[in-house]
Amino acid sequence: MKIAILPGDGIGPEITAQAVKVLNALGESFEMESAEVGGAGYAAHGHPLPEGTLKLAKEADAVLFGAVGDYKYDTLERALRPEQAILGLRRELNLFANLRPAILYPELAGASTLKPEVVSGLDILIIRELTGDIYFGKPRGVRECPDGPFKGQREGFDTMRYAEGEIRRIAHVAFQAARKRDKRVTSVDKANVLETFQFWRDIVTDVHKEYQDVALEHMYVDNAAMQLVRAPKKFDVIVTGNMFGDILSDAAAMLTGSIGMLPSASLDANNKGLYEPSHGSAPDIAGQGVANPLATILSAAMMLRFSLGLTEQADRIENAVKRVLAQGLRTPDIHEAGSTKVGTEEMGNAVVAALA
Ligand SMILES: NC(=O)C1=CN([C@@H]2O[C@H](COP(=O)(O)OP(=O)(O)OC[C@H]3O[C@@H](n4cnc5c(N)ncnc54)[C@H](O)[C@@H]3O)[C@@H](O)[C@H]2O)C=CC1
Ligand SMILES: CC(C)CC(=O)C(=O)O
Ligand SMILES: [Mg+2]
Repeated sequence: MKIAILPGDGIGPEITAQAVKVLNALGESFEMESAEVGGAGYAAHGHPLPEGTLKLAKEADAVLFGAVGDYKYDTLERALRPEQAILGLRRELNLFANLRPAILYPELAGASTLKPEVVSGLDILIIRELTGDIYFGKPRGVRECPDGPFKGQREGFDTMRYAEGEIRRIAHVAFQAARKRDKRVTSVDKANVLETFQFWRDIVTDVHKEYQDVALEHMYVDNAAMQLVRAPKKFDVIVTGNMFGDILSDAAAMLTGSIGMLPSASLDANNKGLYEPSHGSAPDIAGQGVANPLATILSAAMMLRFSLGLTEQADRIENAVKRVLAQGLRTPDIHEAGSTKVGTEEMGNAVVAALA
């Protein structure tokens, strides 16, 4: 089984190294090959998604991705910015379904900024459509404003759009996932304002006819943001578009104690996938050896489960993470009084040691 390892920028290489260490400790014979991506790809090959990196990602059975982005590249023309690498991979590999499970490990109830009684027992699944919406819609750019009070001035514009088939396939993913859980789906939209999301609501409602054993509710995104911090445990599966899912999943991350705890799987129609933490490259802490590697390690576990069919090995990793948390080991982002503060590498080593 071949795994493409794309560490990227900022904390990407530090956290990916820990996940690779854990994978190597499982006793399987994975073939792993690394390549530059993001700012590292631009620095080495003049492009954030070099041809060789894309080829490797396409050939591999699964991709383990760190993170991309660095403020020093923010003034590059957009096509050359590091973030284009992850957007390009999602598009090129047709990774339309992004699964972000927000689970609160009981030991971290005190690490969340929310009261323990609000978050304890939290287990929700955010399903974010990943290859459509305003992140990919065209036309986009800066042009002369054609009308209105600012006519003649420059204006920035993007295009929000969803094709029926795009909505249908992500809705199927959500209903099928709900069937394996508590059988409840909340579809999050902005149907009261946006044509795109009234259409989204209509199509999700239509797909639901095939899943009458699953309860469906619709919720506007502003309310969903509020409910996520008011009563997050009321959710089971949340399905939403690319941009709303991006924003809501960062908010949900804090319910789990830290964004350093939130893994993700980005899947195509055949469960081939790219696995990455839900956070970015965290340039503010890069190189300090303090980043939490658990979201990346848990993403590697999702890779074993969803793309490589190694369910028992995935369980081993997830159980090892539970053990290190029970041992009281904490990176600074989840540290609280009474726990033992460790760095990125120590945390990775502890997970390896805890593999049963
Ligand atoms: N998939 C990707 O590669 C993503 C890339 N980005 C890029 O990352 C760069 C930084 O973006 P930000 O908005 O600052 O988001 P970010 O997620 O990188 O960081 C936000 C905050 O969370 C902290 N944080 C993130 N991951 C952490 C971890 N594992 N352990 C401890 N603390 C952690 C950071 O230190 C920072 O204070 C930008 O260039 C952005 O475009 C952002 C999100 C996703
Ligand atoms: C480049 C961004 C779209 C990445 C991001 O924020 C995410 O996938 O969560
Ligand atoms: Mg994001």
